[in-house]
Amino acid sequence: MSRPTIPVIVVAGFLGSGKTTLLNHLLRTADGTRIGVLVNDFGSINIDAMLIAGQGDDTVSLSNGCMCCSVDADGVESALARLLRPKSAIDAIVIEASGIAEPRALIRMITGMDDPRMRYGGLVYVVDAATNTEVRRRHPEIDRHMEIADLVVVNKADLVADDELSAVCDDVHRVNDTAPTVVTADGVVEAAMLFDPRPRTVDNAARSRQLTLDELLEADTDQCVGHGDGGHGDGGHRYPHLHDEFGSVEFTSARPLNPRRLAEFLERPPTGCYRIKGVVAFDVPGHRQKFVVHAVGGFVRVERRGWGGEERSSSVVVIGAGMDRDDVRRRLDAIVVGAAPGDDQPDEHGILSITRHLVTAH
Ligand SMILES: Nc1nc2c(ncn2[C@@H]2O[C@H](COP(=O)(O)OP(=O)(O)OP(=O)(O)O)[C@@H](O)[C@H]2O)c(=O)[nH]1
Repeated sequence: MSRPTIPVIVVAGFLGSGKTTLLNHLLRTADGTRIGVLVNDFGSINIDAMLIAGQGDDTVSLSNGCMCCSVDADGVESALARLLRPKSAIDAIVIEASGIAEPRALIRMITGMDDPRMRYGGLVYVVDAATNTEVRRRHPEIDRHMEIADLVVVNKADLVADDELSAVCDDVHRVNDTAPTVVTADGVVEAAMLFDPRPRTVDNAARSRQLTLDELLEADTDQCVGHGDGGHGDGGHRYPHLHDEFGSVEFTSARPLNPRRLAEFLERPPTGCYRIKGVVAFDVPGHRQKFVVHAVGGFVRVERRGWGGEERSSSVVVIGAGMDRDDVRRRLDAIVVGAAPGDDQPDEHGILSITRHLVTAH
């Protein structure tokens, strides 16, 4: 008997909604299913891939048999082809779209590949329950992403009260009344929900505003899969793109960072900044591990991990709209130990301003 076709699932959602967290949960609980992951991140420093696989680029085999590669828009097709090779023995492929990608373009590319070994397995849309109302107000165009989802994951339920959570779910249903909605914290979604998505039928497409695949393929002229500044295709957009207004500032340092100044940066991010993520190193006795830092709309979260064989260095990506990039860069440069006169000594108390945001790593 021939091998079953491999579902290719797209995980999308606004910046910081919890896509990587959900993917990590899937990989941790894969339980014999071999999952291939493509991370289509924003910007050239691929923090998401670093967080998933522990290193920066190319394909990485994980110990549980899963594979992870980081790709830009142009690399998706060849990376998919690589994962589809029989020797990869992959059961399912999940593509994490960058937080500002147009999932339609990605879906169109997948369905356009016309490879008998794979099939489009649906769009999982991750919503940040704590920021959804504000994000939709500021970026109404994201409803167009949510409306074509096959499954909506309302994540970060732990951050909101019950009535707020119901209001978010109601909003989701108004935008997409056919996709099942799963309410979660920390992206805890059953793998079975992703690998066996509800089939699209003429019936359920007709019942709602959810588009059929044919409509998707024909009706849309968008060309781009967001990656980096101005990474557009040949234009012709009929809708505003999230990444038309978003930009990122990337920063790396071989020298350790000052924890107190980093905490100030995370807690009081530059104007226009929406999302900060990074892997950072401090030169503070007892705290020389790898620190993974996140800030999303004012929430700071820090995890501590081992470096493994990696070189100790810091990479930070700051994403936002209308940011003064030079100012952001100046502020980032000022975080490096030695940037200010007299601060070459490790700041042992300053580390508390970082560790107070620590969450237990899974
Ligand atoms: N409190 C809380 N925090 C969460 C939850 N899920 C994710 N986070 C945190 O939210 C931050 C962003 O999560 P990610 O999984 O990196 O989000 P993402 O969608 O991959 O982010 P981008 O790739 O930047 O778009 C991290 O600090 C996560 O630890 C949740 O359910 N509750």
